[in-house]
Amino acid sequence: MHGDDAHKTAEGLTYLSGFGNQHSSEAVPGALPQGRNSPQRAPAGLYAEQLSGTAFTEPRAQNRRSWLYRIRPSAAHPRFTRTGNGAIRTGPFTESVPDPNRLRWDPLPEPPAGTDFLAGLWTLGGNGDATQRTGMAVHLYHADTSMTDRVFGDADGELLIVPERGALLLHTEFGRLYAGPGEVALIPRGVRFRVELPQAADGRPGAARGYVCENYGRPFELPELGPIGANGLANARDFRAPVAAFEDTDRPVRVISKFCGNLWEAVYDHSPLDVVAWHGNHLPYVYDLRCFNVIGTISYDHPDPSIFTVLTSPSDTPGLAGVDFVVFAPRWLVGEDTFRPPYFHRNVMSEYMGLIEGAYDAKTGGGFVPGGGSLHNMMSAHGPDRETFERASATELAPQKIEDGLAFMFETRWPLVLTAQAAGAGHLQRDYDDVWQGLERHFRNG
Ligand SMILES: O=C(O)Cc1cc(O)ccc1O
Ligand SMILES: [Fe+2]
Repeated sequence: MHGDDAHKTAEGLTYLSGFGNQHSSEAVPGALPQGRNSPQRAPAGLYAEQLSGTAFTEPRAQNRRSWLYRIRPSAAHPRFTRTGNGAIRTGPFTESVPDPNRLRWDPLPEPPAGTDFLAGLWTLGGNGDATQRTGMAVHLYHADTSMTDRVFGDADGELLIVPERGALLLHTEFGRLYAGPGEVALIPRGVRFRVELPQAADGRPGAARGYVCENYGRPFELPELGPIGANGLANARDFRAPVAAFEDTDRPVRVISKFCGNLWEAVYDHSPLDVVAWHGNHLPYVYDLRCFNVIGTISYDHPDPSIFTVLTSPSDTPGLAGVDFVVFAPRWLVGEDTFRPPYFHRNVMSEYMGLIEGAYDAKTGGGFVPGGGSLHNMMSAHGPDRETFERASATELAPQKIEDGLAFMFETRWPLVLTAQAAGAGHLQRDYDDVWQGLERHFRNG
């Protein structure tokens, strides 16, 4: 049972609509206690448990917590022991020196057969310190296998998952979410989940590839709208939370927890995805980037991309984000007497960019491809490549629709430091600087 705002999608999943809401859901009628969180005996013989995403005392506007009513309490587990970290790394990042160069990568190579989402997570770099709950990491993933009887939870931060190829069916403690390319999924800190790869049309398990922003800092929230008004950018109602769905399995399940940079594993005698009812606001979501309400100039000049912010993780300094998630979605360009693509710039923030589909309007010459990525660290000089500059400087300025691209940016206040595997990767493009070669001198002095 759930509220009137629940709706069903093409994948047959039911969702609750709205970001930051106090949602509630029960997979079995009557399983959710009414009027209190901790009745002496919870309904249906369930255990009551609180999961907090912020300190108890954080301001109401930021406070996140949920109450879970489950078959067994999370506490019923054996000892965790260290397991291999695979290609996952965590801040503080010390494997390389911060690099002021412009960097770009091709997509990850295909994964070895039998790679699931967790095994296929590969860290590119990051900043901050997970133990201090500051900073972020950029990961890529590639997978060809579902996680079965294997569940993951990240104590170090929330995970913003950006599929680029193939859909993910996320079985979370709160229920199921489906996220295909063009959609993003947000898994809050500590929430356990496993990733299934839905079958492709030919009946084979789909291959999946994409990006992950692991945010060690304050949970992502919607940006303020200021003079934009009460509506626009990512509208809260387009975020979808799951309805309760539980696994009632009494066979061994490997539960892997990322804690202060290391993976720890315990074999449970049941599935920890056994939550029958819940309520609260520390919740996973899925959001379709095609719902983004794009705002731009209707007069002149190229506005700063902060107007494309989907979600922001504020830091202690107002207006200075630990990390912003920014999307470059299809939109009209109409600026008069304007160089319309991204301008040349040096930014105090550091920018990791990825491409979900099509092309990006700052790069004409190939090289920035779906599944690949670029890093322009603090103050590195970048912007349109030579071909883009020449074309956009000469083109006739009729209204133009950018339709064939979906790019995004993780923009952070701290420089990103690469992992050794990213700094030495075979898929790192050694010739990226060349895209800015041949920009002619046009200066006329008088
Ligand atoms: O570098 C980039 O392509 C991202 C970006 C886009 C834009 O429109 C303005 C500034 C900026 O950093
Ligand atoms: Fe930039």
